[in-house]
Amino acid sequence: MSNQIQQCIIAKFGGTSVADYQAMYNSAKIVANNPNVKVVVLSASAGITNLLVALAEGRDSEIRKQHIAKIQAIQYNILEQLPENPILREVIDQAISNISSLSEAASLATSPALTDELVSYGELMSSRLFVEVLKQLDKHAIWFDVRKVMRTDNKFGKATPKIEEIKQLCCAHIKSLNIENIIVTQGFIGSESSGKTTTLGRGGSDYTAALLGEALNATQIDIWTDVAGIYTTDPRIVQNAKKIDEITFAEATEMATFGAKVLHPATLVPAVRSNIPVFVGSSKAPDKGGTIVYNTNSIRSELPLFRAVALRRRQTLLTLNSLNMLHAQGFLANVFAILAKHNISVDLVTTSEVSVALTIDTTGTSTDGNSLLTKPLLDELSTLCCVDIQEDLDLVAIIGNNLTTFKGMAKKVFASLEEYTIRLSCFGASTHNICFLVKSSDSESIVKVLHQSLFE
Ligand SMILES: Nc1ncnc2c1ncn2[C@@H]1O[C@H](COP(=O)(O)OP(=O)(O)O)[C@@H](O)[C@H]1O
Ligand SMILES: N[C@@H](CC(=O)OP(=O)(O)O)C(=O)O
Repeated sequence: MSNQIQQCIIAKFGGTSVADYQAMYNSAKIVANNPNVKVVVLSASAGITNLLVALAEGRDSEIRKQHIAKIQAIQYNILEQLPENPILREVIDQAISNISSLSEAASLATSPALTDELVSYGELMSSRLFVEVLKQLDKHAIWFDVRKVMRTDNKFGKATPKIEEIKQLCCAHIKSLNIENIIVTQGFIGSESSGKTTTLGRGGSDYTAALLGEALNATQIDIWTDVAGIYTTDPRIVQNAKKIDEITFAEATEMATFGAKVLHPATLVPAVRSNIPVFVGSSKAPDKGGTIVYNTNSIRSELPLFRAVALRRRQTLLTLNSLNMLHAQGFLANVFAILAKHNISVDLVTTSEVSVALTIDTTGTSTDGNSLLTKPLLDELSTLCCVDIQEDLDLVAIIGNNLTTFKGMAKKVFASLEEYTIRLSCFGASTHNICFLVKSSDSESIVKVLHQSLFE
């Protein structure tokens, strides 16, 4: 790829867009119809990562057999609708055989590195199959192992990309490739300096697309999924949710951070840094249009006060209580140092005289989603204070613009929530959001009530 290219689009297709042959075919048609798409980033076929994560947690031989049979069936269904290709069949069979050996190893002893190695096969297989679907459409496509360029640290399960190294490696390995070929590669996976496979955390393929977009000076990053853009709330929860045609980076970042799964929270970081517009659309219905995310200056319409309602499930609330906090200095610094040491990022914080409550992000590549809240972390915190953990909570966030300058906020928002218990609320740190921590059993109805009051 040379620097003379005027248009370079990175197109990412999520799990549902490569779930089966028809979904892959729809996605491949989008690529084939747009000569500006130079790099395709793929997730694993829907359902496969969950099966692989379960295998990585160590399962007995009967369950392993069942899971592997399911994985094989999903991939064979696609393979068998392609023209007979013994080499591709061998590649898939080899991947299944590796999954089987790694799962057996995981049943003896699990490890984060082994988990990442195992789950990487989802993306490795879907990308192999997709190359052949593109070839069926007479497109020249080459398979590229993203681990050659997606350099990360060694925090297996949620590795941090090394931006400068990725740029250099992309220059060396991708920019030199023949631009006539569409490069098909994997989202979500990377490698640390000694070559071991890492992952960027669940849903991380969007992030891969943005990182490659930044490294390759892309003109746009297209995220193709199962909804026709970003909506005023999750359309699976509120059927009346409205599509947003254009949205600023700041608003979309808030939405992603507070749970709008349509974008991985880190996706917009490279896009903002390098000012690359991000498009979100449906691979099943590309003619329905989508949402374009870009900087505030590009937005044609006026920014609304209320933009969206987001829901982030399975939150953990830590309440730390200690008389040592009273008129003392450094207590919070110590707490945050311990959390940082254990790779925990803190989302919301409220404090009182002797206690601090915080919600923490514990997601990594695991099925329970709480793998980062470990005993060593809790033991260390307990040396400073009493630790109370509360689960079964969700975070509901109202996203908007200049919210802190709006006079009637309390009445407008709290009046519609009078039926519900609110465990914690946060407002004021950002002009873009107001957040509530609520019981998981109430969260969907709270989203519905808020959406109705603010958008319907
Ligand atoms: N505000 C929102 N707008 C659109 N979709 C949303 C929103 N909030 C949550 N979602 C959910 O995000 C899903 C798409 O994300 P995801 O399942 O990760 O897709 P993919 O597998 O394509 O990456 C949608 O099906 C939808 O339920
Ligand atoms: N396959 C990975 C990465 C990913 O981004 O998937 P999706 O695009 O389907 O959310 C996961 O399930 O986490």
